[in-house]
Amino acid sequence: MDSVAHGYRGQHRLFSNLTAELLPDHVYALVGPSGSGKSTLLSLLAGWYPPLSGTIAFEGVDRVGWVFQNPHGVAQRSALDHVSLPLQAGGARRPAAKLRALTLLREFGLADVASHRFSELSGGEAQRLMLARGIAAAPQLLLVDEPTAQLDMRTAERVNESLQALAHRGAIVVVATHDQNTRRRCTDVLDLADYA
Ligand SMILES: Nc1ncnc2c1ncn2[C@@H]1O[C@H](COP(=O)(O)OP(=O)(O)OP(=O)(O)O)[C@@H](O)[C@H]1O
Repeated sequence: MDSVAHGYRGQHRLFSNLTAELLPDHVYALVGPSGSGKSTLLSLLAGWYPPLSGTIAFEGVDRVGWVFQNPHGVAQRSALDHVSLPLQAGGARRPAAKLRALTLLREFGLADVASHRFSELSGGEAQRLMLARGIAAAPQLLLVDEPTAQLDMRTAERVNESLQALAHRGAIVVVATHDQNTRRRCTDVLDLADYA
């Protein structure tokens, strides 16, 4: 990111002069007060729209994944399918994909609801499922918005560990968060208050 600035039409700039290099094997905590533009910056990194000024360039990143606050799943499909399908899309055979998916679901405390339909999951379960799916897709860049907001401490800790594990496999992970524990678990902090 080089001299990136953004703001919405008719509003002041949310942030400007944002220059940073994001590296594989790192988990970045994207922090800043409510409304400072964390979700906006994630959208820019996802390539959904260009920044008002400055440039965002990627090297060696073909697969970008994102897990945003409102979980969108397929109502009739099982939790297990949501995680095993991206694994199969990545080349795994069905039985292997299911086994790996089950392991991921267990990591996220979702083993008991593996066969439940997406429409039957609670808000917190659906959010964790989207994270498990995001990780299963093995993106090189994963963008996550408030992953631990609705979770108890133990589950939040598991989520943080899974994000670290993905980074250790060579991914760049960016996590917008207000959670101090999550922030402490990240390798780096990007504070939008520094670019207001
Ligand atoms: N599509 C949009 N059009 C116009 N204004 C927007 C749009 N999206 C966000 N905003 C405004 O931009 C500001 C930053 O929003 P954003 O969601 O990026 O902040 P945030 O730091 O993620 O906030 P929070 O911590 O509360 O989730 C807010 O004032 C918001 O109302």
